Amino acid sequence: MKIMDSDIQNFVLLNTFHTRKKKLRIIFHQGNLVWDNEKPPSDKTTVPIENVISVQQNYRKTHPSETRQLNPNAFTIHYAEREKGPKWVYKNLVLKNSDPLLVTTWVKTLQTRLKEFRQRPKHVLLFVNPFGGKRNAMKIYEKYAKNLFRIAGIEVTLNVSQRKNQIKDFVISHNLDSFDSIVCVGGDGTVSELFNGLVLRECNIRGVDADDINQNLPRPRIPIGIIPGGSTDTIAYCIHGTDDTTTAVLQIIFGDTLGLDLVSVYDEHTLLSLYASTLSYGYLGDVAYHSDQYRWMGPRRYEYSGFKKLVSNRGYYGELAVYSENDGVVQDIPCHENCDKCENSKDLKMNKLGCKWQTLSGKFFMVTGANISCACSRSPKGIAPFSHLGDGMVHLVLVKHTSVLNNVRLLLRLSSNEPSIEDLPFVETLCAREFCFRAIEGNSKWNCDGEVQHQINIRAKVRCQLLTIFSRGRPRNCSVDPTCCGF
Ligand SMILES: Nc1ncnc2c1ncn2[C@@H]1O[C@H](COP(=O)(O)OP(=O)(O)OP(=O)(O)O)[C@@H](O)[C@H]1O
Repeated sequence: MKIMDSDIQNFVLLNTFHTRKKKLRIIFHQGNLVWDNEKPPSDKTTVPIENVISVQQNYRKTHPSETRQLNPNAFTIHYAEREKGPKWVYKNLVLKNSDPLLVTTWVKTLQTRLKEFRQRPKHVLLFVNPFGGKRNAMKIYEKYAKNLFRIAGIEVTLNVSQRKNQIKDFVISHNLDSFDSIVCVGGDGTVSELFNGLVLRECNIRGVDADDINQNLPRPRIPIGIIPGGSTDTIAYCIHGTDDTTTAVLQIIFGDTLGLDLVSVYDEHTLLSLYASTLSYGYLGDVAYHSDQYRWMGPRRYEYSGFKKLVSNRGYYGELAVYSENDGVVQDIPCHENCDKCENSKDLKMNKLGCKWQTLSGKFFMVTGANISCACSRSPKGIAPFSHLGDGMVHLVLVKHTSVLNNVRLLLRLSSNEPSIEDLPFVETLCAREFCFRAIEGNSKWNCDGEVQHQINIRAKVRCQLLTIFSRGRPRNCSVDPTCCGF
């Protein structure tokens, strides 16, 4: 007899097991595991099969010198649950029954269902940057990721970076055929090394001239996972809605992906870099440049340099050309999981959008091209709260040169939960698919995903959903209390 998909969906398992503390009736039906809770508030726990990490038969307790033996009467369901807001937690449920056949039926049925998630990673190349953040990326991996990857049955090949740009060089030049995913533990600079390398690698393979702004850049075939281990971890935060490490690890294990825009930045002749979060000139450029000398301070260096640059309140004359449709007007729609705007942007044809160039100039405190909201634990809304992960646009946030007091207002807004900075009279935000900047007077540097970019006159172009990232996205209505002042 042929078994149809609908038969599998409607298949019901309903049995009583013993847990560590009590008897428990558990049902598996239509892709959901449901069991009675031990404690209120709710009387039932429901776990969709897509939140199950693995199902494993238990081992008998033996002396370490003896060979391990399977316990035919017990198995464990390893699963994840979303807590309040964006955070996910790992949980497990040990179930025992005196009938070994019943245990085998449950284990086999659930394992068969899990095999249907073919997108889940099996062979991961994992880079650790021991230099970023609090210099504890290796500890983060050991403490939060290693065991969960083992439970999920993921084989990990570890590579600890020895120098700046080693991750980038590695992915450009090595054969990656034996890996189905790449993960990094580090901050935004580490993620940036990884995707810059991956895109250049793909250009080399397909014979695309990456320096030509008019070329379509090819999408790397391999998805990437980001485990935050840097100072600000903006990219990880914007993707998952939190910089919680376990959440990031679980998103990789689930294997669901979303498309992230990248922005390619050029001087007159060459591709300088691709970025995923911000390209910022003026205040944030100066902070990136200055704070790098105080790396020994760890994340505190941003507060120290930020304060110094804030009171010095320099202004920078510059000229911008902005390429966009609808005069670059920003729509107040935030980006969430299953975002319609990002979904509908995947196959947009640029030539059908009716984009036009507009120019503007002035004296700025800061000019920022935000590819994502740039939210982080210090700035829960970010500089561009309505910038999307995959809509093919950057939000250009132009902060005019004004008084120190106004700069303080700006930073206080950025570091609080509400309201956003957009209604401040000296702030203007525009959507753009491409933009050019030319300095007129008072040169600064660019801060490109936290790294200093010395070339001042640049052209930038958004590449819609060029990168595939492991994440189910940020949940709706998640707000987090800021940990400290904005910068
Ligand atoms: N072994 C290494 N030694 C020195 N630098 C490294 C090494 N590996 C990577 N790097 C570089 O370290 C820099 C900082 O890393 P990263 O951006 O991950 O941390 P961070 O700056 O503390 O975090 P964030 O960017 O989130 O604020 C990056 O420029 C990266 O290229």
